[in-house]
Amino acid sequence: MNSINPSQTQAWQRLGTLAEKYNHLEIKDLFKERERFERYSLELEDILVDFSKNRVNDEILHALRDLAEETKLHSAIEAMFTGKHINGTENRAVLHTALRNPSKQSVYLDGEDVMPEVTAVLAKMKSFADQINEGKWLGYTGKPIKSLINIGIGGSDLGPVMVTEALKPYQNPNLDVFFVSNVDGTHIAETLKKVDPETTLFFIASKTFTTQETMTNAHTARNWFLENAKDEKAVAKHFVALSTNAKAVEAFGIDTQNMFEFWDWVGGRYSLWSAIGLSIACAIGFSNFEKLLAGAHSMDEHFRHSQFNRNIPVLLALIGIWNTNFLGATTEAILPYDQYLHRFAAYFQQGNMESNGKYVTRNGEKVNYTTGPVIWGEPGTNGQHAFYQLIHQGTHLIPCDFIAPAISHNPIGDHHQKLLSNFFAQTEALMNGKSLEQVKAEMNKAGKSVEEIDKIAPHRVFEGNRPTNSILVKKITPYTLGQLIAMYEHKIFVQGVIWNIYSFDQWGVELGKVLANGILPELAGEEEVNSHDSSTNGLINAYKKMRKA
Ligand SMILES: O=P(O)(O)OC[C@H]1O[C@H](O)[C@H](O)[C@@H](O)[C@@H]1O
Repeated sequence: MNSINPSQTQAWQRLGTLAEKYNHLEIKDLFKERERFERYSLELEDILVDFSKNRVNDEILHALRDLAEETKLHSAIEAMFTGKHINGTENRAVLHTALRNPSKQSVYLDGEDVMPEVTAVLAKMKSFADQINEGKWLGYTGKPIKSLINIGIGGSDLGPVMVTEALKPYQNPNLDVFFVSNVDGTHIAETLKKVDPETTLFFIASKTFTTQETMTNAHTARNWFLENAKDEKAVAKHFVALSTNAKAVEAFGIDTQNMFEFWDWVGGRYSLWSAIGLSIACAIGFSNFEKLLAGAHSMDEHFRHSQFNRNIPVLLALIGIWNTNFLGATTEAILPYDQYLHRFAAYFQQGNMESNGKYVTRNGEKVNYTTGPVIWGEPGTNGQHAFYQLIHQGTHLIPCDFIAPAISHNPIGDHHQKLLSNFFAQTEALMNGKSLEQVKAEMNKAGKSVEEIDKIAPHRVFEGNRPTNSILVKKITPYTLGQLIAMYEHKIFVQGVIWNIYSFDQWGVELGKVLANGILPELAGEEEVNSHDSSTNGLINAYKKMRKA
């Protein structure tokens, strides 16, 4: 991919000028144009994305699209879909889109079609998931599997957790699904208390099969299992591996027959579509897993072929760049009004922050502009009673994505209408705010004294003009969830292209890992440690004293 400094483009300069010119732009005033909602919202099948409540007008959007052109977004999109090595620091292609390519049309990587391998692993996953679901895969005492435990971390955990939680209504009721990620022994200990070795299947999910946390948990699981089964041969019925590293899988003692492969061109945080998704496929059944892939594919097609002014991921990315680089936002909240999506923001915390949390350009220089925002969020309405105060009246500008399904999986009484009334009210309130005059008039009407009005009214003022996107989905199904995930994946990709950074490596997580490996042997024994700064030495030595008690 080319290295183009976005801040050197004409569009960037123009956007800077527009930011000054429209310094006082009020979102609510933009709605004087009656067609704004129609013009500033897009639909793809059962998903409606309304980006009208942003501080943007046609001139700004135009300049943002020019920025995409000047930074060669078109050719970057094609480079990704056609297997070019766009992950420059690891010299790898980025082809998660090939994993969800139902037409099986060839996708070439260095002259070789990857689709036959993709199709073969999917067929193996289907056969396995079917056996689990039909109760035909039997444990070492001949009983069907009842509990699935995925052991993985980062991209080998967050995707499967998020999706199985989001699609709980589709889950096979005969199966319990657990996820163990933390190296803290509590995570595996508490999980193993809930399961029976005779009916438990472990997925050891790790792209590299070397990750400390996952390997430690996997060995603990294996020991626990063997204490009960007392027969090494039984391991084959209870442990499968999801990995790119066949040698390490074999060395761990998992038969490669029980290995579900994927490839280095699948980034960890983009891997739920690959063999890493086997726990999902088992939990919700393979046909639902296929629908998830099909949904993602529909977003891929939309993204690859739609013009930028009708392209949902491109527009979300461009508006994000406007908020970040021209309005000074440093964070974005993802707020799903759906309890099943309670891990959605956590999932895109990795997706976004590990991808675009970079300060070095594709040229190896330090950027002179802001890159990836801090991503966070919780389901509505819980968030409203916790942190929305700061979104409404704090000093930070926090652009928010509000996501809600029109149809609930649990239509009990008026719960869903109440939930959705909050979903609609919040973006309206964030836009309109409440002026001092309004507050005073209200208080006056309520019979408050002039003194009280003067004292309290300023605290009840909302500036408003807080930007939001609303994403309304007919229903959260495997298909629409696939679309939503792919939508955010492509948004992240577009922003990485424009920011001129490599979105598919993650060197930033290495340093801490290396240092932890250095410290681990120092924690053995009673000897005082002196090899670090005085704070680190002091902490380690205090720990050694404390643990004696
Ligand atoms: O799948 P694994 O190789 O075990 O890697 C698990 C995770 O660990 C790493 O530290 C990376 O930061 C993540 O991108 C990755 O998803």
